[in-house]
Amino acid sequence: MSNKEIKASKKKNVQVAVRVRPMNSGEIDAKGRPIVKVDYVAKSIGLKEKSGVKTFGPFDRVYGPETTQSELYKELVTPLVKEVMSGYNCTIFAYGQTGTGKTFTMEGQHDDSADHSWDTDPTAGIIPRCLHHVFTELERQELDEYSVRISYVELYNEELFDLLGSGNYDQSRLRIFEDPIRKGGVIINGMEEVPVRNRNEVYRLLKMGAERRKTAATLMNVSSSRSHSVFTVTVVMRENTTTGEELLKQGKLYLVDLAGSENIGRSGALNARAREAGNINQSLLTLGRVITSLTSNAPHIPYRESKLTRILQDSLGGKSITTIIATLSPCSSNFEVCFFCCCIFCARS
Ligand SMILES: Nc1ncnc2c1ncn2[C@@H]1O[C@H](COP(=O)(O)OP(=O)(O)OP(=O)(O)O)[C@@H](O)[C@H]1O
Repeated sequence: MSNKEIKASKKKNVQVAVRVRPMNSGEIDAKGRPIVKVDYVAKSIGLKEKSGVKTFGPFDRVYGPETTQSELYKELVTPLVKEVMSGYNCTIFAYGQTGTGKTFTMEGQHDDSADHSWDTDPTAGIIPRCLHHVFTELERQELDEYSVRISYVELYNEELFDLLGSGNYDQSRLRIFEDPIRKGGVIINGMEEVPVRNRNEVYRLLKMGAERRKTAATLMNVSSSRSHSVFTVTVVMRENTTTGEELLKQGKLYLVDLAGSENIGRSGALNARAREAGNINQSLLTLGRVITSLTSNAPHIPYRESKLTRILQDSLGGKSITTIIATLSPCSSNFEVCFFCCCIFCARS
């Protein structure tokens, strides 16, 4: 493969989608009309300004306020689950300002008192839908043997916590080590990787992790918008080929809900808040640099510059596929749109 071809194939491995959420009542009162417009034909986003409409894109996909959770899943995530079932690693990031719909997109909402179960709930997000999909595929393929494991961690202030750990939140602090066997790999010491046998077990763990994240945020007086969460599904499949050989495949799906991007460039913060904003800056900017380096086929990828990219190192390089869902409110500020277009996604042009 020539350098040009390698570069082209790497570029395809990173795709960017933009999702604009519906306006909420506060925004309608305050602003009157949305300032962000979705152009489905050009796959671009228009930002209304006094001087006219500024256009950003094209992106790989654009989704407007009317897009349902199920439509987004079918179009964007279904192909990735197929890759995972073929033994590849894939990562989905939700990136955007606080309140733009990152958690809604990744986790969704679920009301236990409602008539719906997790898998039929129209508001369920990517994580429960993925797991439902993985189990459906495993059952359909009638494999000789398979296993599914999940882990769920949170990164706050460059400290890693286990959302599926058994002790209290503070005791579930995790440490990252270099893998002595796999060059460039990392080991997260003590992280629970829970084997799950069916959908119901998954939903219980997902709920437990989400509750733990909320409780920890309250205890530490920290909003979830200031931490990153990484939910990982590992699928191992064994099948016997027609020639009698044993085929073992392992695919991993990393689902990442990033800290609110408004922290980038935040100035004037003091003490603890300044450290927190600095760490979020560092991790989001390093993530941008890692993606830029991967898409431009740079000889050095700066994974080691933040814990977020260190723990995602396995999932970002090589043949893996990375999808970034940038979430926007219909009234997002100009700065935000400029930032995400210029700093992270222009890496692909
Ligand atoms: N596509 C959507 N359709 C309907 N409601 C949405 C959508 N996206 C977001 N919302 C609603 O908007 C609000 C904010 O969403 P959410 O909490 O997911 O934002 P966030 O980006 O994760 O914020 P934070 O960074 O503070 O965690 C929630 O009430 C959510 O239900």
